[in-house]
Amino acid sequence: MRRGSRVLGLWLTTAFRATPGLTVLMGAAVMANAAFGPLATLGIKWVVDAMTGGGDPTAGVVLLVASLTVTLLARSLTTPLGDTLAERIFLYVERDLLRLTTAIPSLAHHEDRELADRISLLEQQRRRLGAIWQLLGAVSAVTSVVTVVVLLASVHPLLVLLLPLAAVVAVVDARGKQAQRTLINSHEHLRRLGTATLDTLADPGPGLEVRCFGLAPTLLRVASATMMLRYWRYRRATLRWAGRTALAWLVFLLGYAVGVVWVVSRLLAGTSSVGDLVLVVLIAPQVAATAGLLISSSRVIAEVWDTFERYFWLREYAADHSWDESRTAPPERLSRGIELRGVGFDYPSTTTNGSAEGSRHRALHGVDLVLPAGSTVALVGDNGAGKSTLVKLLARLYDPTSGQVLVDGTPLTELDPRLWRARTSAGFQDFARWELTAGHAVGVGDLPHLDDRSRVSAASTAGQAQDLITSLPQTFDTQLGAGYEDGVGLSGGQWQRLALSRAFMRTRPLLMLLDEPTAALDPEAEHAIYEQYASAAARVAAETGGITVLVSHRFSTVRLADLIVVVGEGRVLEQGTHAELLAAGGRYAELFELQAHAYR
Ligand SMILES: Nc1ncnc2c1ncn2[C@@H]1O[C@H](COP(=O)(O)OP(=O)(O)OP(=O)(O)O)[C@@H](O)[C@H]1O
Repeated sequence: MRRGSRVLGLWLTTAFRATPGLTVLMGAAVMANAAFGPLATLGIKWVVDAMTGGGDPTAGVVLLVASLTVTLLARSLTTPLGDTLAERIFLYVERDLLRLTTAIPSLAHHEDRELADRISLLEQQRRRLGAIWQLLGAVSAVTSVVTVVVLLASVHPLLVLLLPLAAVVAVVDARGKQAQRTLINSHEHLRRLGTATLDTLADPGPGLEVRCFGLAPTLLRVASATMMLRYWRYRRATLRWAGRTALAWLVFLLGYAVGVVWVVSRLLAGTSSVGDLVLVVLIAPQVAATAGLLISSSRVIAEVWDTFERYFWLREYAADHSWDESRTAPPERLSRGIELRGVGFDYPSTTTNGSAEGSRHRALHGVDLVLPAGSTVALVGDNGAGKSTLVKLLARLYDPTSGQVLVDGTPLTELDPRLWRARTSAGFQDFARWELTAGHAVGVGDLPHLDDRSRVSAASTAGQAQDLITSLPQTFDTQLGAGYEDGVGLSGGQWQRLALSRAFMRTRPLLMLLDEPTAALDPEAEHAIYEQYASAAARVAAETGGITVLVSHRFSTVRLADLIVVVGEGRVLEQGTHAELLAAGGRYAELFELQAHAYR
């Protein structure tokens, strides 16, 4: 109940926050239309009664003209006002949704299936959030109901029974729609799967593999089977809904016919006037219209309510997951380093058997590890060992499920995530391809210095992108991306050089994370990059006690690290320097020997 009133409050205040003046004007127009519409029928009754009874028709004429004037004016306003209002609210909400999702510092909401479904539904239905006038429509339906009840009761109270019949139609209709909505919501994962499969076909990225492996017909079959499964269930629910509503309408029309026949018999018996009969006959479309209004507004309201509930949920989720309680600023420089103490982690979406009931899959188990200040630490291990997961926990893209990460003794969960990330530099294997100017594609690595040309140039040199940028037609000012008129398309390795340069934009990081950032580079470029890393790491270590964490499968690079950590199945298997680990003859020695053998 309390939640319901808060959702309603959000609905009302959203329109007011977006555009108060328009909202009030729209409310007045809708209400005037609802109240004055049925009064015109009363005016006609008064005129007919005056004419047949020899009275003065002036009052009836005045009521009729006044009602028609107000309703026509109000009606001519509601559509343009409603459209403008909806557009304004939509723009407001669109910005708010992006603000909310981008303000959540963790990645969990993208990866937990239930959360991702909710957000995806909200994004699809966000236009509904502009439908304030549907709420006003409901208020106006109630106003119409009151007016129609008063008019019918003025002829005979029994005639008011026509309205409950109309209400039955509304209820049957709303329940049918509710069943359809529940079905849509519970099948969102099928829609997402189908759309993602189709997107894969349309996307030029995977296009190469799709063609080489002849995957298109199979992917199309999978996508359409997924979509069709959802469609058949949707169709069955819709047909059932339509059939039940038609039946309810038949019952209403039967009741209405009985009512009219009854008033005719009262007229013949002299207990009702001709005006009464005219009123009952004319009010029929209004009872039907009121019922229709009730139906459509209850239906739309239920839909909009659903969407507002999701909007409300997202606002609460964003507020609960904003990590606002983490307010401590990171230290200016690291003196001890970063310690992982009993760190365990489960990804939000994963279960061992793929079902919601299955136990969660552990990516890390009780990791104890010290990354000394000023050191370069290499993480090695098999695919899926947990290296990238460790890197993500260090960047605080997630919080550990158990244990904690300590930065110079302070839990990372207490550090302000924005300030911590501002002191973190990162280069990832899955880098972004920013289709900006070349200078900005590097500069976004440190937004406050986006246009600092000397900083951007130095970062480009360190990231081995300087030659690439000078070869571009307008060097740093060249638009990237073949889709633009003067845009330049780049190769995978060239994009990666820009991504690497971004990692060098921040000059005083406490933590530099390099998660296989050179996979697309030729060996010469990779060698040069690691020399740059080594000198950047040495400078950072001297200036801030910063730590460089490097994930790599190439032992020629790994062996240079101060500390090598071998990760396997989510645990630290062994750690030490290259020489120590070789002497120990464990997993590292085995992997090193394998790679050295392959190169011999
Ligand atoms: N986003 C995710 N959602 C669910 N599970 C994930 C996700 N990312 C990784 N995992 C799982 O967590 C485990 C550790 O993965 P991680 O990416 O840390 O391995 P890695 O050592 O970096 O592997 P690689 O060398 O292949 O990059 C794997 O079993 C993987 O399936």
